[in-house]
Parts: sequence; C-alpha cells; structure tokens
Amino acid sequence: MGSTPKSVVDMIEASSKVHYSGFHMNGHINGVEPSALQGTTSASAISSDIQRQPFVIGVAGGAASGKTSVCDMIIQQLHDQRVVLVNQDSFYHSLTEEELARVHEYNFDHPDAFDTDHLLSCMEKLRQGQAVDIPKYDFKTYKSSVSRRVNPSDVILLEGILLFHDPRVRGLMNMKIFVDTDADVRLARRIKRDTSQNDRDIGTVLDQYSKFVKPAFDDFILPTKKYADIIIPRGGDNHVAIDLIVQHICTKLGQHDLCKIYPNLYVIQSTFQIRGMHTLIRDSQTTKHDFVFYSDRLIRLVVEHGLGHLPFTEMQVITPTGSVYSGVDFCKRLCGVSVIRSGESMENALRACCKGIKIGKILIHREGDNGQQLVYEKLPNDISERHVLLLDPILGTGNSAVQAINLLISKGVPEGNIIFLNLISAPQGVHVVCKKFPRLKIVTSEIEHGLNEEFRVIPGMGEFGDRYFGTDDD
Ligand SMILES: Nc1ncnc2c1ncn2[C@@H]1O[C@H](COP(=O)(O)OP(=O)(O)O)[C@@H](O)[C@H]1O
Ligand SMILES: Nc1ccn([C@@H]2O[C@H](COP(=O)(O)O)[C@@H](O)[C@H]2O)c(=O)n1
Ligand SMILES: [Mg+2]
Repeated sequence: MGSTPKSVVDMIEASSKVHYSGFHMNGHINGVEPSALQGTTSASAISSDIQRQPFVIGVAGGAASGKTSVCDMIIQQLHDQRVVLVNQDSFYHSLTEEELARVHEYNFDHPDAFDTDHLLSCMEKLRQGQAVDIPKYDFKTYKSSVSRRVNPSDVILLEGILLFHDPRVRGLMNMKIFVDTDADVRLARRIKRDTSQNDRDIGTVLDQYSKFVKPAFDDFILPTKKYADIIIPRGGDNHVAIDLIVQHICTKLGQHDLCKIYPNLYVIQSTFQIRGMHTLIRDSQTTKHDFVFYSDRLIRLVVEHGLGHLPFTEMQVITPTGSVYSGVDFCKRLCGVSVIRSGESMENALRACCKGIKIGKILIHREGDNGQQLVYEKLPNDISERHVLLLDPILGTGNSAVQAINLLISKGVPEGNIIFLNLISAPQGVHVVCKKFPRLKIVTSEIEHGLNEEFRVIPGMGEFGDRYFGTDDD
C-alpha cells in the first residue's frame, strides 16, 4: 500500500478546514498543515479540496454474530443520510490453485487471510472523498473476481470479524461496536448459513469450526472486544442499543468534525440568529455600539451553554398549587476566571446568570508568538474546591489558554472542573487544548478557518479587546 493512514493526524488535518457550524464551504479555505498541530498554520495554505470527514463506524464480533444484520438495521434507520457498508469479507485473499486443492486446511479466521493493506487504501480513498472499487468475494469459489463501485458518504460502516485486530484499521474508526452473541447461537447460525447459502455439508462446517473458527475467535477476535466503545449483546435483536447508536450518529453528523475527535469540545448549535450576530461582529464596518451589543448576546449564549455542563443535584419544591415539582439545584461551588483583557468582556454575562459569582483574573503577556508570560493573577483562595468557568472570547494558538489552564491546575483545580468559554476557536487552539487537557470542556460558538502568518484567527473579528472596549484607532 502506498500511504499508511495516519488516522488521527489525518482527521486533525482534514477537520481543521472550514466549517461554519454545520455548513462546509468549498473553496476560500485555510487548510491546515501538519505543523498546525504546533500552532503554526500559514494563511497561504489555501486548499480547495475540502471534503467533510465521514463518520466511520467499525462493527466487529464473531462470525455469524449478527454484524451484517446490525449494520443493515443502522442503515435502515439512517435513511436520510448517505451511508455505505464495507465488509472486511470483501478483502479476503483469493485462494491460489494450490490452496484451493487443500481448502480444508486454510484458516479463513486468521488475520493473514485478509488483504488489510488493500482495505486501508480503499478506506483512505473514501475518506478523501473518492469513489472506490471494492472487491466482491465469492464464498463458493474462494475468489474475488468482480468489484462494486462505492461512493464516498457521510457514514461508513465497516464490518468484519477481525476489524479491531490491526491498530491501523482501528485508527480509522470514530466509533467501535462489538456484537456479542453466544457461541452456540453463532454456531447454529453458521451451520444454517453455510449449508444453505454456501453449499457446504454439515461435517465440513463443524470441522472448520473446531479447527479454525473457535480457536481464532478465542485468540484474535475476543481479545479485541476491549477496544469497543459499545458492546451489543444479542446483535440485531437489541433494538434499544441500535436506537441509541443511531441517535449518537445523528448527533455527530450535525457537529463540527473536530467534535468527532474531541468529545470535550462543544460548539453551540447554530441558528440564523447566531450566524447573523457573528456576521455583525465580524464585519469591520460594524460600530462599536453594535459590536458590543451583539458580542454580549453571543457571550450570553455561550455562558448559558457552559453553565449547562455544571453538575447539579436533584431537588423537589412545592408549587403554589401545592403540587410537587421535581427539579434540580444549581451547582453553588463555582467561580469565573477572566483572561485580561478580552475575557473581562464576558464577566457581565456570567454575573447576570450567576448571582454574586466570584470572578478571578489572569493576565498573560504575549511576547512574540510563543513567548507567553503570566504577569498577574488574582484568584479566589478556595478555587481548588470550585468549578471554574475560564473566560476568553478567542482561542487562537492555544498558548495563552494553556498558560491559564496550567495556572488553575497548579492551584489545585481538577482539570475536569474547568470549562473554557469562548466565542470563536481556531482549530489549532482546539487541538492544543483538547489534547493536553482531555478532561476540560471547551464551549464555543464557532470554529474558525485557522490562523494567519501573524497567528491571528482567520476570518476572526480583529482585536476583540480593542473593538469591545473602544481602544482601537477609530
Ligand atoms: N437476531 C437474529 N435472529 C435470527 N437470525 C439472525 C439474527 N441476526 C442474524 N441472524 C441470521 O444469522 C446469520 C448471520 O447473521 P449476520 O448478520 O450475517 O452475521 P455476521 O455478519 O456477524 O456474520 C444470517 O443468516 C442472519 O440472517
Ligand atoms: N471462503 C470463506 C471465507 C470465509 N469464511 C468464514 O466466514 C466467516 C467470516 O464471515 P462473517 O460474515 O461471518 O463475519 C469466518 O468465520 C470464516 O471462517 C468461510 O467459511 N469461507
Ligand atoms: Mg457479515
């Protein structure tokens, strides 16, 4: 195979391209170099080959466990999405004449029975938005002669007994499902299938089962169950599990590609109101008054969304009608921390939502682009016992965010107790922060194209602090 898929890096690269809260725009894009992972994307890296990353679901499990049936049910329920099914079976090596003569000694359940490099190259093409010809394997002749054309899709279901065996194949998947069906059920189905569909006699099926199928299941398939995100008992009979999986896929499809990589990134659901407000604050001709007004509205939405991620306790109250209302009580142990100066623009929204909230401050001085220096901090003494809403409207390279978060952690704040609220995030900053602090949550309202040579967010909205506090030139 020519190029080995570098799944996470590839995803990161592709996902860093333009996305406006659910929309992808072809052309005029600031693509991301691998160097973007260090926060050094160039604005000249314009790319027009934008392709949305498909959501790849791997379905593994023993032979006749119900993998294909589960995939068929998922496809049926995802009726209005573009979905394709790719079977690992299609990549069985065709048998040579010599192997054919001794077919009963051939182990079809060993990882070497598959042309995994071919599978990887087909998947790579599909992920790049190209159609591929996938071989059609014939279980009766033990050869693949023809192929079928598979078009790129939003969702790729990849199913097969040994899909989780090779780490390169596992690395392609956004979601891994293991279909867990009792061995006796699998054997019974296998006998039925192989005798009726594949013209095999029961003695041959049982011999193959005890010689190869069962040992390979124990040695190669069962040990990969640990890689699964979801284990489905009873396969296609488990309608609840399939419903939940379909719901999850639908949610993921509506999200920015970065959310598929980082479960700790939340981009608020876009509406035309939100797009309209973004349009206004990004317009260089917008007056200071309007800039502040619409920024405040957006900030309020981000703050409200961020508060939704705080823990709560259940409580009941009595309503004026004497009825019981079962509700929840807000988390009381929280504080805000604003990164001076832009972050201070978010304090009012936080105060308006959380009466009497304590707000600390951090000042990070930027010298050049990598020389970030913490010059001032004033934080509540008991900050380690609080959930912290970190406020900074723009996440660019991620350098100052990392400084601020490191400071909070050094004060004893658990990483999982920090919610970083911002208006816009550059993919580079998201990669840096989400990778370094996987338990922290980022809540933002839009993901940007990238950074320019001067490390400014593109398209961005200029110097937020200057525009908000009226200290720009105009
Ligand atoms: N829940 C089920 N109840 C009854 N038969 C089933 C069920 N799930 C699958 N089968 C049958 O068992 C056989 C194997 O199922 P399949 O989905 O092809 O498994 P796999 O892809 O894991 O080999 C097929 O003939 C299928 O019709
Ligand atoms: N020529 C072949 C190729 C494969 N098998 C068996 O198929 C099973 C995998 O297919 P599933 O759809 O059940 O996942 C595997 O157990 C192989 O033994 C075969 O019998 N003949
Ligand atoms: Mg199958």
